[in-house]
Amino acid sequence: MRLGGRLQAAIEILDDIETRKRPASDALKDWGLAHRFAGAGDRAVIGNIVYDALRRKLSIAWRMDSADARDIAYGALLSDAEMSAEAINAELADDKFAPAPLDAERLAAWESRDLAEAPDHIRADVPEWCAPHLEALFGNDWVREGAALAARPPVDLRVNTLKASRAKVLKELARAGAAEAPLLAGAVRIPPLRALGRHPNVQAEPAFQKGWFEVQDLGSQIAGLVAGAEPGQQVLDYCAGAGGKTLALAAMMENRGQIHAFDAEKPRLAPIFDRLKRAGVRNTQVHANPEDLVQFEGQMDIVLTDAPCTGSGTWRRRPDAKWRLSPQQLERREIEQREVLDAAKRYVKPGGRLVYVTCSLFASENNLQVEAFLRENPDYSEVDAKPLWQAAVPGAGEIAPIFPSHGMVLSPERTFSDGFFISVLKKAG
Ligand SMILES: C[S@@+](CC[C@H](N)C(=O)[O-])C[C@H]1O[C@@H](n2cnc3c(N)ncnc32)[C@H](O)[C@@H]1O
Repeated sequence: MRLGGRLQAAIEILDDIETRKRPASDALKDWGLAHRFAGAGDRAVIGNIVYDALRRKLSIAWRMDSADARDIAYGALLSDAEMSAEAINAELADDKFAPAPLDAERLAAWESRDLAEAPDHIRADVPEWCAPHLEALFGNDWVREGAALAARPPVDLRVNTLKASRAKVLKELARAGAAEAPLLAGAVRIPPLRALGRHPNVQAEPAFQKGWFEVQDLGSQIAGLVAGAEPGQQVLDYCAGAGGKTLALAAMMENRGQIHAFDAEKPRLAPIFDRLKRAGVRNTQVHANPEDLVQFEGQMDIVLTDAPCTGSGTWRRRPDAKWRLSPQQLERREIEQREVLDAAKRYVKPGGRLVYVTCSLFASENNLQVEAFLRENPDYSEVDAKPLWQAAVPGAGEIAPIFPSHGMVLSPERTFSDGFFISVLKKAG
């Protein structure tokens, strides 16, 4: 396929996402199934245009003076894909599969409008109702932080120290553009895509099959480190899901002690078994039945609650979720978070730690949840977040998260990662 056909496909998929309010990954998958002639290169470029357009939907629409899917897709080519209007027109000129050309009026708007004059939530590319939430956390920096959540993300890898070193992984993935990640000695980063490039499929690499690394955002790796699991401890990963943090904890514990990985939704645990095997983890038991956990009440050195959340810190990677999120969903997540904290606390031993993590940047899911928990549970106290950060990320230098009450907040602007909130609470001994 040439650019014209790919662009037309991206426009149809954007329309599908908008009208049926469905996840981008589903819409892309369905398009791929219905167009089997399209190769991997076609699908990658179409996916790039769709994701770029979704990340910057509001700012592109404002500059184009149009919210039409076609104009947004053209805007994505003009911005993240780094193409000039002349280059786009030249590529599309004799392509019978291309959409109608970029309208002269739209192009004039694009070239004359200065985004600096747009309303704040448009510059930040976030739904207007989310603005107060981000402002509450970031103050005057909130627009910059929102815009950073609309940029292309890198691919981060966590080196599995049970099997490999960073040097080994870097050597193996040199051709994929892998480099040292910032902040963490055990992390590797493949920088964000440029133009219409394509990320290598690192999971097809022999080094991945051998369990040398996992795909995991830097922020998620830091959350695991801040949890502070040590060899020999008893740890409950209460919202283990597919096990991203379980694997990180197992490596920190050098396969010694015991991890219990639980999730209330059994299907979410499905990938964990293969991942544990590939990573060479031997100290983890997986539990789908809450009754299994009764025996662990009051026994755990650490209980990690990587709670269900809006995912507002991961909008770089799932920009469609940004536009689907509603205040009602936020309320539901807050209720679930209270339930998770309330249930998880009973497994912490006296003197043990309850670690609360979200990939959200909304105070109501983060420090306000912890504040309410501490009010209702006077046997818990907050562990000062600054020394926790310094211990987990000793080479950070001037780079630091935000320290709101009761924890730390990572963000693309502050810590070059997805957005995360991490809070560590100690139970009286
Ligand atoms: C953010 S995800 C976990 C991601 C995982 N820890 C990782 O690092 O890959 C949150 C998980 O919490 C689970 N969950 C939701 N409500 C729960 C509850 N009441 N008890 C336990 N797990 C719950 C969800 O099924 C989901 O898998």
